[in-house]
Amino acid sequence: MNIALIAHDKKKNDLIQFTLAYKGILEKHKLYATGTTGFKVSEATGLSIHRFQSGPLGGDQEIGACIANNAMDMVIFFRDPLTAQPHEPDVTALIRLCDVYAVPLATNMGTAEILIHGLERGDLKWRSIVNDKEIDDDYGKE
Ligand SMILES: O=C(CO)COP(=O)(O)O
Repeated sequence: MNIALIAHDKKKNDLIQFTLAYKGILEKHKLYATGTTGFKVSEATGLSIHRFQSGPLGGDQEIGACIANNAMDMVIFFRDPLTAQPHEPDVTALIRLCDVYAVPLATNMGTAEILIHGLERGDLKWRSIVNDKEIDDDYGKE
């Protein structure tokens, strides 16, 4: 499965804790992230992560493009609901696309726990029927 990991700055430590706790599950999948999130998570966990642009520089939109191409199977996006983001329209657009394409989306740790256990249990196998797309490893690289 292709899984996107994203966290706003005040939630990055939460995502690091989460990915450390579930490293054993996450390492069986292809991981993608916005720039700074991907850097910090891979540094802390050793997980291999394809990094897109930083969120404010278009990373959310790049992940949105993957969703629109039916190439992302799950999005874990720890949003900060208490801080205004300069790229709020991008955040809204990404969440909207998850709804358009019925892509499982967790915007907080509580939901992410449920999704990750579901992933391990095989609850998302239906995605492999609708997602026949591979994301080129060079996608988004300069
Ligand atoms: O802003 C973000 C998501 O909206 C996250 O971007 P970074 O991972 O580059 O900090």
